[in-house]
Amino acid sequence: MNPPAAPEPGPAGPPSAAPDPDPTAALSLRGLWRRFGEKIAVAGVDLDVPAGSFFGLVGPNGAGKTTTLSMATGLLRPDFGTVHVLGTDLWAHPEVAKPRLGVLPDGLRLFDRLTGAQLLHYAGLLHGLDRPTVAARAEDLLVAMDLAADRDTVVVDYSAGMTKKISLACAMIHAPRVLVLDEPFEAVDPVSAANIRDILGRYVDDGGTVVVSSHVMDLVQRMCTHVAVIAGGHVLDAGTVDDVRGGQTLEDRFVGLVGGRRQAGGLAWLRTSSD
Ligand SMILES: Nc1ncnc2c1ncn2[C@@H]1O[C@H](COP(=O)(O)OP(=O)(O)OP(=O)(O)O)[C@@H](O)[C@H]1O
Repeated sequence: MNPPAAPEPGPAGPPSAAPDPDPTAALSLRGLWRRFGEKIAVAGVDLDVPAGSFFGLVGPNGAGKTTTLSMATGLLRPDFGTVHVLGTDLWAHPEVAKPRLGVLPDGLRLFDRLTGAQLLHYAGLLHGLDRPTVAARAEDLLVAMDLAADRDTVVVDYSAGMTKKISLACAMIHAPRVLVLDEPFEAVDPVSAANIRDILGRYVDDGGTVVVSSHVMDLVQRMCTHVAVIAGGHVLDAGTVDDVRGGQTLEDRFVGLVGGRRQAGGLAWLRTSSD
């Protein structure tokens, strides 16, 4: 028997029970929906990211985090739903909304035959900055990311962590008001990660908004003011970190919400020596 067909959204899109978009929010997502063939990756996400918050997006593998962030930043067109960036409809007015965003996408190809310094200059010029401003900011960012010694190395020869750091620098060079970072600490060494956390913390203290997706609950609990737990394309809970974890660790709350822990009884063959 064939599996049941995935529900078809109506012509106006799936209904969203949430109120109108919040014009004060850094990001206000309403009824976001995206399917790939039969797979519904994001099934009606309503989410407000308060301006000035350090917002964590957590969820198991395949939950829909990257798809949600791609739609929220103008990289992937939603099937249904809206995205407002500080009150502006991103998909209706990208020329207003996009310059407010700095984006670290997951897995997007870079112009990796450029050196780190060239890539950063290129990103700054593409954002319309003048050359002296680009030069000064690029220098600051290379130092902040511990990449000054590797500025003239082509990015294709960077390690995974170095590539992550130069991509993060590219996301920041135009001093956006909202930073949306997909897995910013993945593959980054502990010292660089601490430096990046400091930079992001200061950015939020100065009024910026940061959204990060992460699988590291402890990091999100320590670093973020707000969190959303997403699974199966739905938001299961969202709010301040303290409200969401409700006296437990964020990790315990996450496992309680998402489930999926298995007893260690399986894979018996793995414990059997073959010699
Ligand atoms: N381009 C695509 N084509 C087909 N299916 C896709 C595509 N992009 C995502 N998906 C599917 O959509 C679902 C959500 O994927 P997504 O990458 O958004 O999850 P995620 O929460 O970011 O996962 P992870 O934590 O593993 O990075 C998954 O089932 C994935 O296989």
